[in-house]
Amino acid sequence: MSRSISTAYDVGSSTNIKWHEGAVPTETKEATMQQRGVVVWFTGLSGSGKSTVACTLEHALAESGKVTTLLDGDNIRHGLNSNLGFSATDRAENIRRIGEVSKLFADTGIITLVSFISPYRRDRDAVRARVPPGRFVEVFMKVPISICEERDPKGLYKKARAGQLKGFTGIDDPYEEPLNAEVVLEAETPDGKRVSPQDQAAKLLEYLHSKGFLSGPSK
Ligand SMILES: Nc1ncnc2c1ncn2[C@@H]1O[C@H](COP(=O)(O)OS(=O)(=O)O)[C@@H](OP(=O)(O)O)[C@H]1O
Ligand SMILES: Nc1ncnc2c1ncn2[C@@H]1O[C@H](COP(=O)(O)OP(=O)(O)O)[C@@H](O)[C@H]1O
Repeated sequence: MSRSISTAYDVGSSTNIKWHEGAVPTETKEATMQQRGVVVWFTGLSGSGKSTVACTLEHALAESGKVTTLLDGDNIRHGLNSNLGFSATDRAENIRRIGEVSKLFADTGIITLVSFISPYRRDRDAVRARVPPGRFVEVFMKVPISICEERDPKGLYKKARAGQLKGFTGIDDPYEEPLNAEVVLEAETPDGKRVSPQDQAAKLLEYLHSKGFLSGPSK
């Protein structure tokens, strides 16, 4: 029986340390919760709907008795990552740390929803590589910047356009679209109808169901 869904590890600059296997295997926890640990990674521009859809999905999962957690960029930057800014180096460290945290949650069998702009492909792919195969679900919020800017709930695009906020993603800082996201959520249908956050969350719920994350491990 597998002891843990995590096998790869990196000791970085630490020395004289040893990995201890958890006493209770991931599968036991998953059987108790009747679900499977997964990292559902939302990426997209500010205003693309990451937090809204992640939150809607989390409520839907809770209603069906699933154990979840939601890690959101704005919130995490108030605490764990409050020492990081928005340079490429700081964004990479932001994503690396939160990737590690999300891996720990998924390793406990928890459905882990992660909502960060995560603009660099390399940083997202590095998290994917740390999570066991099939347990990383990249969700690309494929929303044109024109719609994000029209929404602008925090007024940040306005500030960035006015030159009061430098290095804003999509304006004067890069966003690298995923090439092979497991799920792509668009704001409009091909015939121009707006898609609600509820519909977007429902699509994701269906995906998680189809991949077996909403039932316990097979015996
Ligand atoms: N320069 C710049 N660029 C992009 N975003 C900025 C910036 N400064 C502040 N903000 C606010 O920070 C939120 C994004 O934080 P993240 O941790 O998700 O960013 S990243 O993944 O490290 O790129 C983002 O929140 P969301 O709108 O929820 O995406 C913004 O509110
Ligand atoms: N599918 C949608 N249709 C219409 N408006 C949406 C949709 N998803 C999110 N929004 C709205 O867009 C704004 C930005 O959403 P938010 O979830 O904060 O984006 P992000 O976390 O990517 O910055 C919010 O005002 C939210 O209500």
